[in-house]
Amino acid sequence: MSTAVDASLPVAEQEDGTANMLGGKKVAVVFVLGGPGSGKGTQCSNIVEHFGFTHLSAGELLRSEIKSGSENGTMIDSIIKEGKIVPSEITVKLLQEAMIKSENNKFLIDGFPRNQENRLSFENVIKIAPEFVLFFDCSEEEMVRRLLGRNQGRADDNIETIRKRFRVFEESSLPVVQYYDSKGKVKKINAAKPIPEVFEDVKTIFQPYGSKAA
Ligand SMILES: Nc1ncnc2c1ncn2[C@@H]1O[C@H](COP(=O)(O)OP(=O)(O)O)[C@@H](O)[C@H]1O
Ligand SMILES: Nc1ccn([C@@H]2O[C@H](COP(=O)(O)OP(=O)(O)O)[C@@H](O)[C@H]2O)c(=O)n1
Ligand SMILES: [Mg+2]
Repeated sequence: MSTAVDASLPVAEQEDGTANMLGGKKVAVVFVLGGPGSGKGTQCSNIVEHFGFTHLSAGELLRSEIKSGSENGTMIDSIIKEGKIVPSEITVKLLQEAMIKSENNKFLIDGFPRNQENRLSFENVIKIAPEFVLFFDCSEEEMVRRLLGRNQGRADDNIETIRKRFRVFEESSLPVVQYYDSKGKVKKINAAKPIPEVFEDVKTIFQPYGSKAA
């Protein structure tokens, strides 16, 4: 689906004041973070539909890499089954390729950065500062309920791996949210509400990005 590049896009600048450029185009990136089952993918689909962003789920890109039978696939598969985090150079390369290949310049990067290594790798390799970080806040018991009902046939949606993923989220991912919060970049959403109500709050945040290009 081609979306005209929105040249009037409000785009964050690097700490050194340089604009966010990638593959010769100005890009706007929003990181979408939250625990497993907090509703990141669900809300990203709504944002795509209403605001014309392209949704890049780091997890989906990794699962496609497994399916492709690439040499990294086996390693990625075992890491995902352990609920751990794949080496950043793999994930960042997949994200960079997807953004350059896309005709869009507004990206929702879902489930990334999941640890400090992810964040630093993105900053050093892709050199783009996020507009902001959308953080979906939800209790573990609610997230467990949702994951066990997700029925997407995912190898990591079983209670043992879910518990491991929550530990990784607490130990490695939440500190990334706290890092961005210390820079005033986090927009926190109560994700425990029903899907439409959560999206009402999300819409308010995305208004400045205009509705989907006609
Ligand atoms: N606000 C919500 N209330 C109830 N169920 C939800 C809500 N948001 C998402 N879900 C469901 O919970 C599961 C996990 O949602 P998903 O968007 O895949 O979360 P994440 O990408 O954060 O893991 C899916 O089955 C989805 O339909
Ligand atoms: N930045 C990322 C994102 C996901 N992943 C791996 O992919 C798995 C699934 O990520 P996901 O975002 O699809 O999971 P959900 O939060 O949607 O349940 C994670 O548990 C990690 O094992 C990763 O290693 N690094
Ligand atoms: Mg997801």
